[in-house]
Amino acid sequence: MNPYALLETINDPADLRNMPEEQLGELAKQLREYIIEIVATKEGHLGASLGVVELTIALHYIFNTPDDLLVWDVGHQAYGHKILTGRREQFHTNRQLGGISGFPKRTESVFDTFGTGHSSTSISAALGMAMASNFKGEKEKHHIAVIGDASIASGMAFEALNHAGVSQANLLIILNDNAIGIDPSVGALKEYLTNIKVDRKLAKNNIIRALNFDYSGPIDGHNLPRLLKELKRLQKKKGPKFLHVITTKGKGLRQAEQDQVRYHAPGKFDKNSGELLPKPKGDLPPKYQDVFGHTIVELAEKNANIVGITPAMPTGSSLKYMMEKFPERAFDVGIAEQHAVTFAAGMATQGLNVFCNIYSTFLQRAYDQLIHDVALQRIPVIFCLDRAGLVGQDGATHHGVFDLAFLRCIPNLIIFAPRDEVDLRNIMYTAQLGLSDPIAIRYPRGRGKNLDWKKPFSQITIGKAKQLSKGNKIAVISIGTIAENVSQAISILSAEKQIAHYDLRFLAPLDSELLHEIFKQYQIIFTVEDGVLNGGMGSAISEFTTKYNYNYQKVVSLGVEEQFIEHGTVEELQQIVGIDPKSMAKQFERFL
Ligand SMILES: Cc1ncc(C[n+]2csc(CCOP(=O)(O)OP(=O)(O)O)c2C)c(N)n1
Ligand SMILES: CC(=O)[C@@H](O)[C@H](O)COP(=O)(O)O
Ligand SMILES: [Mg+2]
Repeated sequence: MNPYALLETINDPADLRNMPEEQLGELAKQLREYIIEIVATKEGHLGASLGVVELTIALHYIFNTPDDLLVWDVGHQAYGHKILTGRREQFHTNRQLGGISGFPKRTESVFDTFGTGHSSTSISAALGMAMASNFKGEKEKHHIAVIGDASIASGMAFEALNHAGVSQANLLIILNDNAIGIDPSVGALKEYLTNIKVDRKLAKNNIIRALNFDYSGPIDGHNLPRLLKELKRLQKKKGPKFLHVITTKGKGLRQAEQDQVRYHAPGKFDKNSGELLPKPKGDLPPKYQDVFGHTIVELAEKNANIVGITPAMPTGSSLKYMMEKFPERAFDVGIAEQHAVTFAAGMATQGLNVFCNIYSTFLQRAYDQLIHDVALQRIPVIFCLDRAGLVGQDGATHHGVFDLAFLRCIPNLIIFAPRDEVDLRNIMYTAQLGLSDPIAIRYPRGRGKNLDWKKPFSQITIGKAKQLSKGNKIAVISIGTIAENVSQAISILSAEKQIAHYDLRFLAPLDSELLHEIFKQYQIIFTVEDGVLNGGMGSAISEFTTKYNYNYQKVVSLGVEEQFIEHGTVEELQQIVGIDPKSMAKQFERFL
């Protein structure tokens, strides 16, 4: 028997709306199983989508999507939405090269009204749409933002609530409260939401009502009849409305419900048993995040001034190790990158050695704080920027490819990219000894290459580059872990004697002395980075040539040209960008 017989009758939410209410329970079951079956082998975000299966069906059933506009915050929970809105057959390509995106994407479907990936944007976007509808006289249109309990605690969401509460916008905010983000939710708002659930009388006079919203809930988000009834009621109401829905992350898969952190994005698992597939046997080099996580603990054991900060990514950044060992010295501040940076600055003014760990892509949120609150005042915060460079399947919203470019123009900021695990350890060691300026240390997602990485610490000289190998024809300058691809390219060509390889290490301050040596010795200079070329390391070297009149040298820069890179494996994306070993070898060969 076809387990997806009912699901397969739906190619558009219009089909769904023709279905009798009694069949929706069976549809929810099939949709859940379909998500589990595909994610088990293709990987991706699991728990969040499983938790909103009933909500997704109810929303498309009651509202007239895509005319009514539905915005999913973060968008990692939108798999059910994708499947019900014409992408069931493509869903097996989710997050694969050339396949559909793991997040809502406007170019992919009219049902994806707003592209997401970074959190806490949905209320602003839906409010903008609602105000636009008012301008256009489209009074009947509904605008719905679905936002999680961790995402609503972010500053941007608060700003939007504050604005929406005094608007005439026909806006429905649905708080999908499962009491967890990737890691357990934190903060006073989270405590308040928990209290509301325990003592429903508190819901009567609550913070959301105080902001002028028509508040209802909390209601059980897995109870379809209850959801449908409430959405029908809200459909008739005008103005800003707020529905508080309680759900279970991972609903329907025992392991995903029990270990919600692991099953947020579990990797491959057995679709029948739910068990994670065994890891490959044998020792593997460490993940960079774990080099950070274990090293900060090691340093903190000796230096009582060290504190650590993460905005909502204790597991992803591995700051969780410090949170376990020194709970009073490690802070998860929630999805609050702006606050994290200024909070770090405040602590550092008081003489603490503050490690502020933020994914490169999420630091984009805190650019002004970095400039105004940190660099301008020369406050020596130690930023550890994880997931720098191409991150793979999360795609365009998450690649950390802009950091070198957006950091380089900030005065007083030291910028370092470790070439390997040992470099990362040593720069962390160096930074906590005390610097007079802030430092940004950027390193990639995934594993390094050394099993033997826990070497004794040694101090790194700020602003000094390193020659990795000698050669007589061309020079290649790389920064960060992409050096490994350069080394492989040189071996592919057996050009060890012809290609000199330098690791720039510091994008700021630049090692001008070594650069002068390079420019005096070579006419062809390649630069290689896993970031955007506009403004990045290649730009820095080109500016150097102009500044010092190196007119006879040719600089060829490899990196991300002017485009957003989509999703795929890191290796596939490196090939597209031309920074994989083979593509680089071809480029170098032209000049040998
Ligand atoms: C600006 C930003 N910071 C951090 C993240 C990483 N992140 C993705 S999902 C998530 C947790 C979201 O939790 P919640 O809003 O409660 O949704 P749930 O996963 O529970 O459905 C976090 C921290 C992000 N996507 N965007
Ligand atoms: C949706 C989101 O932003 C996170 O779940 C992100 O996908 C985590 O990325 P890592 O898997 O690199 O930790
Ligand atoms: Mg949540």
